[in-house]
Amino acid sequence: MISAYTGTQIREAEKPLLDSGMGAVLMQRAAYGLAHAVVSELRTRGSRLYGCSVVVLTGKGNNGGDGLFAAAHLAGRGMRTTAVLAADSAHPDALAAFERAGGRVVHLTEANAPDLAAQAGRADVVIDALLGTGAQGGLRGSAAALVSLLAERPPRLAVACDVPSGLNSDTGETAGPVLFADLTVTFGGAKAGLLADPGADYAGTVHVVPIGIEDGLPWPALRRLEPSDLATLLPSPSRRSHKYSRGVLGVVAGSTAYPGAAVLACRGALAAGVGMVRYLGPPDVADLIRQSCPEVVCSTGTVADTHVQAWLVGSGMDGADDEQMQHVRDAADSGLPTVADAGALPALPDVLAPQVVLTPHAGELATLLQRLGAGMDREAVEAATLAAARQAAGLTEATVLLKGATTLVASPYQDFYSQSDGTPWLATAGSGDVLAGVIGALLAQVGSDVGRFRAAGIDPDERWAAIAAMAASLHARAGAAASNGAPLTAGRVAEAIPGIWDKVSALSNQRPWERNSRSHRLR
Ligand SMILES: NC(=O)C1=CN([C@@H]2O[C@H](COP(=O)(O)OP(=O)(O)OC[C@H]3O[C@@H](n4cnc5c(N)ncnc54)[C@H](OP(=O)(O)O)[C@@H]3O)[C@@H](O)[C@H]2O)[C@@H](O)CC1
Ligand SMILES: [K+]
Repeated sequence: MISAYTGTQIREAEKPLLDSGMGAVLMQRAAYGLAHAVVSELRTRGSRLYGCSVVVLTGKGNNGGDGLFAAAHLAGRGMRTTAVLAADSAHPDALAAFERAGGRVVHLTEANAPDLAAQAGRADVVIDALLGTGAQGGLRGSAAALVSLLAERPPRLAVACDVPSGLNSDTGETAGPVLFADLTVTFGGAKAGLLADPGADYAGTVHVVPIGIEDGLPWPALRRLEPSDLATLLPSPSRRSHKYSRGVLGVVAGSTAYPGAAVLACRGALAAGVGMVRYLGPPDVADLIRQSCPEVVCSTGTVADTHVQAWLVGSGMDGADDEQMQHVRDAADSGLPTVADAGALPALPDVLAPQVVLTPHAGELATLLQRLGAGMDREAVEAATLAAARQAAGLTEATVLLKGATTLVASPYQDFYSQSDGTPWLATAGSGDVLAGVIGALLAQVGSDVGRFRAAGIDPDERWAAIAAMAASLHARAGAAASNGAPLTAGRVAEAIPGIWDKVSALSNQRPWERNSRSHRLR
């Protein structure tokens, strides 16, 4: 499991070491890690090191200090280094080390910003060390002007020191211009803001450099499940399992206008190992399900007399269908774990429970938040995904899965997951219906298995968020595998799920050192 922290948490963990005079040592570790990551990236790209041009954009604080010391290391390897000082002062020891190593220093002004931006755009590497965890707001003045210009003609390799400058390391929110990084080298622990949109858009590949503060880190602000976690958490049937003991999922979904949503939800659920799917819904949708998924048992009863372990409600539903909407409310009220997708969201009471997993995209989350009195439109949700998902979970007391390039899962208690295992090709009609099916299938199979989560270090009360994150990861990995860089249809995502399940489950038979769980590269 990858843990991520707010910049504030990282600074608190650093404090005892800084108080004991270890600040310079921490900075050397950070700077060495940054320089090493730049060298590795250049080698991976087949670029030469000697004579390579490096521009380090330098702020007045310790982030600039990291950048200057790193550039001094790179100058020592024969690279042509230039520091652009964006403030009146720079970290004195780092600047001295940089100059001793032969680095060139230029001072940024309003007047020379266009020239320096052009120069940086032609460099082999730009290191963005303007602002780190000590930033208050975004880039200002000539630094903002330079980065805006540079964004128009980006360098071959942009490397962010700790965080892309102008990005809030706690929240992933941006203020003013931010340079898109190909690689972010971050110190002491991943920052939460790098693993949530829009921050993740700017961060590129995230590389974590340990600097010796790790033992002092608190409970993470955010976590990300890795394949080895899926291997531990996914169920597998025992020899004497039967379809009922493996979990039965009730599905209330689809409408005459969108019958395919119900089919895809059922296909997602069946692909994700549920023992049985029972469908409750309009006869024409049931007919289509019988043709497409003969494994599904279609009936016409009520929620109360349908014996299941979990419910899936809402995909492709018609809000005007009173009977279906009653099923939605009954399922959410049943006390059983329930995934509530799309059409179910407007029909639910404001306050729910943690075992209810809501699966909005940004627009649906904005509508939900507005209904609950929190004034966020779609744009505001997209600009602050962490805060929006957290607020929705707090207000509804449900588990909230916010779909997007990075999918976030907020528990109403504390835990928070960020999964980014997919491909942009997953943004296709029906993809969300398959995801709802996968979530429902996992709720039905492992929702009551508290021991499974306790053994994995997950508080059983927080398991609903973990289940939603497992589903998001499975679904995204299946999408990436099925797409392989090419267009994708939702049905193929469902088809790819068993293959991904098999692949990650195989990891549980491997020895710890054979798994890919502790990579320091997050993406
Ligand atoms: N502590 C350590 O030993 C270690 C720290 N590490 C590194 O240090 C980084 C944190 O360093 P930091 O605390 O110096 O903050 P950082 O972000 O570099 O500078 C901000 C300074 O700039 C200013 N400023 C603020 N906002 C601004 C704005 N919008 N626009 C313009 N200026 C602005 C503000 O000064 P002020 O204006 O308030 O005088 C503030 O002092 C961290 O990300 C990591 O890279 C690692 O090396 C490990 C060891
Ligand atoms: K930075």
